[in-house]
Amino acid sequence: MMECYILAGGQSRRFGEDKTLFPLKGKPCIQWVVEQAQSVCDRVFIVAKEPQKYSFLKGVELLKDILQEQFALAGLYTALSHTNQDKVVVLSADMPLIKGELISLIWERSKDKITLFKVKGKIFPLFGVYPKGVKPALEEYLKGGGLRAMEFVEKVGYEVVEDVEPFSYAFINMNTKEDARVILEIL
Ligand SMILES: Nc1nc2c(ncn2[C@@H]2O[C@H](COP(=O)(O)OP(=O)(O)OP(=O)(O)O)[C@@H](O)[C@H]2O)c(=O)[nH]1
Repeated sequence: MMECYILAGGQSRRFGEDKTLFPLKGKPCIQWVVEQAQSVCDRVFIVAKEPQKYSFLKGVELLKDILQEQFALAGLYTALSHTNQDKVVVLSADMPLIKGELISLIWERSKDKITLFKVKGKIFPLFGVYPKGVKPALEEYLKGGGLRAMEFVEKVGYEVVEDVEPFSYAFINMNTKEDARVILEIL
């Protein structure tokens, strides 16, 4: 069973308004991500602080974050607490160019470690496969005051998938309005 958890509980401070709902060619950003996830995953969950905001999305299951604090690892914590599977796909809601083929690729390549994409030297900690077994390490990291996804995966260890052609364009996080402009040129 391939479960995908889409993280959508952030503050969009750099974007200035809720980026997950920002319309791109007539569709909210998160819907682009959901449709790609649905093309290859058995179950798709939206993990958010206010899940009811996403009730317009069809065929997804809405989950409320367990933790109050707002940072992406809080979403990962909800995902790993919810699942009964050995591993899950985790996806950021702000990557509207993502492709189902990439989700399938990283799923097939993943074994028992965190598996992430490395594109042009950069690791993407919020698009990957996370084993349920890393939950205790995540709890310990959060208890110690840790907040950063990249720092967490560095601590625990991860495998990388690097052969992303022809989809290297798909790895843009929409953090700013300028990112949205670039994304709109590609979509
Ligand atoms: N479920 C969940 N997702 C989160 C949380 N914080 C961030 N995310 C999501 O994680 C992804 C990457 O986070 P950021 O780029 O930091 O997003 P953000 O916090 O909305 O944006 P900034 O305020 O500009 O940093 C986005 O899809 C966010 O919606 C959280 O507390 N819970």
